[in-house]
Amino acid sequence: MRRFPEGFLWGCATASYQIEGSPLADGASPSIWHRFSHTPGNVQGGDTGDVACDHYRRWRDDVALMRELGLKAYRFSIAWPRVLPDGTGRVNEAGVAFYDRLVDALLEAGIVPFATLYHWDLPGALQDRGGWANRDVVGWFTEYAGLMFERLGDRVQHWITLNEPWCVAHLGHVAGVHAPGMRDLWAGLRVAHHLLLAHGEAVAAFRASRAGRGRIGITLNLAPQHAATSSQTDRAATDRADAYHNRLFLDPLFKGRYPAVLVQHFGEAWPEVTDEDLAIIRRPIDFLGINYYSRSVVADAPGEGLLGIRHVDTAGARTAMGWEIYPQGLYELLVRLHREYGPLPLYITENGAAFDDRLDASGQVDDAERVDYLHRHFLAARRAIDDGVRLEGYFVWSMLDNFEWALGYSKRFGIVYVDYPSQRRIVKRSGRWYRQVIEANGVPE
Ligand SMILES: CO[C@H](O)c1c[n+]2c([nH]1)[C@H](O)[C@@H](O)[C@H](O)[C@H]2CO
Repeated sequence: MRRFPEGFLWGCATASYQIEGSPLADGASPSIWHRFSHTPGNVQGGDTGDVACDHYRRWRDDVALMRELGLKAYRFSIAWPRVLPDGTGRVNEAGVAFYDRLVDALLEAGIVPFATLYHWDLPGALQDRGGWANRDVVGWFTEYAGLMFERLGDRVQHWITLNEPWCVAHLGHVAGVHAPGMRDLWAGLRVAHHLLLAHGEAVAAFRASRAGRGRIGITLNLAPQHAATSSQTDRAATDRADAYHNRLFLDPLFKGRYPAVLVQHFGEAWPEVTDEDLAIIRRPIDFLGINYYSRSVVADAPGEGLLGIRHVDTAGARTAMGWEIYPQGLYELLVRLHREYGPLPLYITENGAAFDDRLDASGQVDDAERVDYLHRHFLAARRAIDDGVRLEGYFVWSMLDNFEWALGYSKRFGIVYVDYPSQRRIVKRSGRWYRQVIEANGVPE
């Protein structure tokens, strides 16, 4: 049995737009994902978050389920449009009350709440004013963050400013496959910078707030980039990929500068960055959240795409998302972060897998593949701890099957199956297995 440190926080993660449903209930306003999913052609099957897992109404039963699973912690996100329908100014008390009740129920169940301020559901009213591409968003986000610190900071001790700024900037503003569906490199690079500025100002607001006794961090999606061959051109291509996918956020946050290779590569598209901006961005944080799913293998491809690279297929087994199952990449990433950007406390704020889960004749889900996936990744994390990494918690993505963005409900990541027509929750084999891991605080070798 490989035991984890005493007090290791085993949890699950979700996000507001992916599980709550009721997007316009009790005074909430439309988010950019409400608009995006209701725009035909954007989401597979025309799916939307209108119902999702109906968590906005079933939250009490879902917290009871978390307790049954033995979770030590639960990472959720707050829907900005519920609490500030116009994005700024007028507070919607009914929206705040939902998160008040949720936090109280979690504490009552002995579950540590981790609150993510932004998991992609920007108020549509702010998109109408330019959204993340408008530098004014820094003040809007700081106002929103300050309100949540004020209202929940007496009970929530762990705060994540942003979930995956890379996805917000690239998928939402360069590739256009996520809300708000823009395809504009100039905008995307400014969005990345404004996200980091907003993060930095929220950190200052946190330190000054009643929540300040707690911990604040940010969650980044990070993936090791491996060169397809040892050729100089493939190594240079891999450096560009690593800079864009990983260092674009890591370097300003922890080293106070953007990767020179990107500034050079993007040339005139690169935004104006001042020393004052960099000082705001690199304000010290208390932990780094890491969302890990797989690695990339990179080859030079002159003139192809944004970076002149292409991703090379590998022989390894894959999940239903087509992502290579590569647990050693988690070990490699954790050790790199510790050595190059640390040493600071780390949490795996997302790791998990989609597989083609089906109910069997007895109405159960025997997701042995997910058990194996998690087992191998837990062991990789444990190896990193052996090497000195200050890993303090692990949040499996996800507790429930849920709305998988542009793929709608076609992908199931949960350790609990959601039968959407009936909204029944059915704990999968992986959920029962995870409960044993948490109880033992460890996994078999
Ligand atoms: C390469 O995967 C990304 O890091 C990533 C994967 N995921 C995410 N980011 C998001 O944070 C979640 O909302 C997704 O539901 C989840 C599963 O797709």
